[in-house]
Amino acid sequence: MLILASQSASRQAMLAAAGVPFTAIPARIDERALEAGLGDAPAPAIATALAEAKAAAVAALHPGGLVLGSDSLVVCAGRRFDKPRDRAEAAAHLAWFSGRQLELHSAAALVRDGTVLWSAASRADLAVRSLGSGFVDAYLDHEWPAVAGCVGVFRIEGRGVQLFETIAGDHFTVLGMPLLAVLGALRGLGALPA
Ligand SMILES: Nc1nc2c(ncn2[C@@H]2O[C@H](COP(=O)(O)OP(=O)(O)OP(=O)(O)O)[C@@H](O)[C@H]2O)c(=O)[nH]1
Repeated sequence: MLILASQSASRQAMLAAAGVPFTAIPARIDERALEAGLGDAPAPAIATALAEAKAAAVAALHPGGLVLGSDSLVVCAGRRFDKPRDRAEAAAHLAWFSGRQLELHSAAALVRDGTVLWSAASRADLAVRSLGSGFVDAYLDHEWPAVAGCVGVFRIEGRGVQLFETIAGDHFTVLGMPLLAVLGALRGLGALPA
């Protein structure tokens, strides 16, 4: 059975809805330390490295297991963003995003016994409308702390959709994992019926 190295409800829901049997085992890694070590690497490379590290960390504890790791990050006007640590930071993220373009990079990797069998990254582009300060407060009154676990401070399937003028890219990438590519890789490895 596939192991999903993730505590992300969104990633677990995607796999469950797709009918992929899996067990979720969170990866215990220091994402921020890993990210810091990657410096100014391009966002897709950072997301891919984090996805591989999460999968490898869980694969090391489950010899022979096929482990899927995933990571998402946001780039906006030259700054990289991870999940907000508190409501004030969430408000600061939204203030920076207002009126700007968000790049949402989601990556995934499959690892078995220390070998990265496959990895890929995808990108979605989201145009954030100019957000009134009254809107941000009311939005966070509803969405905090639910969005504490969401890079970009939004759940697109919820009120997060109110942040955007346009969205270009794969829906699953926005939710946090390039699911279509993951399914193709699982079929290629014989882990899903072709
Ligand atoms: N529900 C929802 N979650 C989102 C959305 N956009 C991003 N996310 C989540 O934001 C989180 C990005 O943070 P990561 O550090 O990649 O992952 P995580 O939540 O720490 O979970 P791990 O996989 O255990 O690392 C993921 O859980 C994504 O699923 C969205 O529109 N809706």
